[in-house]
Amino acid sequence: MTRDEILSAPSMPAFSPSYPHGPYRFIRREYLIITYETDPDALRAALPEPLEPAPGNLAYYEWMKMPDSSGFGDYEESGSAIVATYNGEPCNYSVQMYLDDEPPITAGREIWGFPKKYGVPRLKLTKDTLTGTLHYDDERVAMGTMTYKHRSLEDQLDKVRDGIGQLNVNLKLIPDVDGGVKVAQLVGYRLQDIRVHGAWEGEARLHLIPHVNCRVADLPVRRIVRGRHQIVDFTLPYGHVLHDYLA
Ligand SMILES: CC(=O)CC(=O)O
Repeated sequence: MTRDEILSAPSMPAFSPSYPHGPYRFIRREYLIITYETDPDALRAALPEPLEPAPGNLAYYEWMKMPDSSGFGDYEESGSAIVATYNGEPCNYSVQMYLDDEPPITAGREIWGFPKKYGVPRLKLTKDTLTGTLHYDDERVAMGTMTYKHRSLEDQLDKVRDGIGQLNVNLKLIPDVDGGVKVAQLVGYRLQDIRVHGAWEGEARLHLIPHVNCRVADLPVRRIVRGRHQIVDFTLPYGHVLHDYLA
């Protein structure tokens, strides 16, 4: 393998890359998002400086089903995020994500610093209930339920699209070969070329079970604010560094 071949490999193993170069297009990505009020101390403990909590101590727990994702295939994902601000700008900070497909776990961690671990999420419609579950090491640690298509947001799709396009932030941590810290950054990205196929709101419930290696319940549910179901296409572009902890 030549130097040029090595430097143009999209990912490891260079001989059989895990994921291709981007950009990455997602078609008909389906979400169940349950926004809730959580404990202010727990929220502060999960949120890295210089991000600040947005008013209301809001977090959300989400399930995502991705049937057609360029480079990554067909997979599902689940995890929690905090509604925050960066220098006064509203953003979503991703706390933890669980999925069962190796390329998006690896690419997500290596490129954007998504906080991804292996877990088994499922999002499905069971009779009249949109139902999300997450299993970690064979134990069910999360269940979310939402009424199905009770309130359409058909007349607000522009607002839904603008919300999806806002700033998202991850904490990227990569160790050096000597075990020290090589990369410690807040990484920002904004989804592009967003098309909303449909969006609905409705009643929702969320049950999170404490587990030491899958800490979804460490942002406890105090009050459910809303359930949102949406189906969208978008492109996930590369990110940019918002804050470098080593600078
Ligand atoms: C590849 C990614 O990190 C995107 C996702 O799985 O949401």
